[in-house]
Amino acid sequence: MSLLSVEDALARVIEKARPHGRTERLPLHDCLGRVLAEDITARVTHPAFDNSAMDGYAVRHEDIVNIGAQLVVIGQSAAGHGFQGEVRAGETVRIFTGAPLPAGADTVIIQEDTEKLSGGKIRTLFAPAKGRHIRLAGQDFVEGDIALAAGSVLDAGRLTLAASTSHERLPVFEKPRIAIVATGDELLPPGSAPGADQIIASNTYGVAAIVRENGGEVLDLGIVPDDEAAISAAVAKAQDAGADVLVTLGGASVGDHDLVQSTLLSRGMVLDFWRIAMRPGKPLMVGELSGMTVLGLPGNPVSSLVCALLFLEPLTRHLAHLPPRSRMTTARLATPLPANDRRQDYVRARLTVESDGSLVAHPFARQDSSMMNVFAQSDGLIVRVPHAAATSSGDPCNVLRLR
Ligand SMILES: Nc1nc2c(c(=O)[nH]1)N[C@H]1C(S)=C(S)[C@@H](COP(=O)(O)OP(=O)(O)OC[C@H]3O[C@@H](n4cnc5c(N)ncnc54)[C@H](O)[C@@H]3O)O[C@H]1N2
Ligand code: MOO
Repeated sequence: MSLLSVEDALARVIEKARPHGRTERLPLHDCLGRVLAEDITARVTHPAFDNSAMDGYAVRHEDIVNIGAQLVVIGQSAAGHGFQGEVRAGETVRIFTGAPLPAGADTVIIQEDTEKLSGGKIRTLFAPAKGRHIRLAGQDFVEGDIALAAGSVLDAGRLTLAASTSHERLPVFEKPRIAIVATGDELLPPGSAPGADQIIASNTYGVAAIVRENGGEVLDLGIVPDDEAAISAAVAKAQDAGADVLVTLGGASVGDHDLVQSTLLSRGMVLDFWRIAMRPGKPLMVGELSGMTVLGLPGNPVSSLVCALLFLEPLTRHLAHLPPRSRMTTARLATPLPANDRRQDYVRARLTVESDGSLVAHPFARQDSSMMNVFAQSDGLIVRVPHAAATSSGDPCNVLRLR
C-alpha cells in the first residue's frame, strides 16, 4: 500500500479547512498576536500641531542667522501648555519637547547651543538650519488615513500605532476553537497516582501549547475511556461548542481498542485519509464532520506532538488568518545516519552552534515515540525524506526547529 506523503497530506488538510469569518472588537491590551479583520482608519492627525522635537528656544530663523544673536525670552511653551502669543523680531519662547510651536517661530535652537544672559535674554552659540527640530503637523499620519490594513498581525509597533490613531478597541478575527480529547482506558490526569496498568495522560498539554502558540483557543474535553458512547459524547460536546477542529489523541491505530475512527464515522464523519508515510505519526487520521475538521493523532506522546507541529500548527494558523510559519533550517550531522525506509523520518536531535554561527545536529540514539524525555531535550527534528541514502558525519541535513 502506498501511503500519502507528509506534503500531500498537509496540502489536503489546509485546502479543505475554510477560515471562519467570526470577528470581535477587543480592547487594545487583548489584541496582541491577533489579526485585524478590517482596515483601521486614523481618527486623529499626528502630530496634531507643529511642535518641538527638543528642549530649547523657539525662534524666527531670520533672527539667528548670525551666531551670537541676542533674543528676549517672552514666555514658554510646554507640552500640554502652549504659548498663546506670537514671537516677533528679536524675541524667543522657551520651549520643551512636544510643546506646540508658537505663532511666528519657524525653528528651534536646542538649549545646549544657547547661553543665558541677564535680563531674561539668551545668546545663540550656533545657527541651526531653518525648520530644525520641528515636527510638522500630520507628518506621521492624517485623520482618515488607513493606518493598518485588514490582515495585519498585531504586534508591539502596530498596537502602538492603533492606540495613537485613537482606537481603544480593534476588530479582530476570533481565535479558531480547537477541541482536544484524550482517549484511553489507561489514562489518568497529571497529579494522579497511577495503578499497575495506568499511565498519566500528557499529550493534551503539548498539543494545547502548540494550538495556543499559533493563535488558537483550546477547549480541553479531558480524558474519555475506550468506549464508543463516551467518545461519541465528547464529539458531541466539541460540535455543541462550535469547535472548528476536533483533535483526538490515541486510539488511531489498528488495535481492538482503537475506536476513535469507527465512532466518528458512525456520527457522519467523512474520512479524508488515514495513515501517512511518516515516522513518528503514521496512524494520523483526517476527516470532516459537519464543517469541523477532525484530526486523529496517534497516542504516543512524541507522535502526537510531531503530528501537531506538522499539521495542527499550520491548520490553526490558517484558521486564525495568520501567515504560515517556517521552522526549517539547515545543519551538519554530528554522527552518521543509516539509509531511511519509505516513511519520512523526524529524528530527535540536540543542536549546537559553531563559532561561525552554523548548526550541528546531534541525533539521539533512542528514537522511541513514547520517550518524552528525549523529545523535551531535543532542539530540532532532522527531517529525512523517504528512502534517503545513508549519511556520514559532517553531511548537511534539514532540521525542523523546535525552539
Ligand atoms: N499492529 C500495529 N500496531 C501499531 C501500529 C501499526 O501500524 N500496526 N502503529 C504503531 C504506531 S506507529 C503508533 S504511533 C501507535 C499509535 O497508536 P494509537 O494512536 O492507537 O495510540 P494508543 O494505542 O491509544 O496509544 C499509544 C501509546 O500512547 C499512550 N498514550 C495514549 N494516549 C496518551 C496520552 N493522552 N498521553 C500520554 N500517552 C498516551 C498509550 O498508553 C500507548 O502507550 O500504534 C502503534 N501500533
Ligand atoms: O508512527 Mo508511531 O508514531 O512511530 O510511534
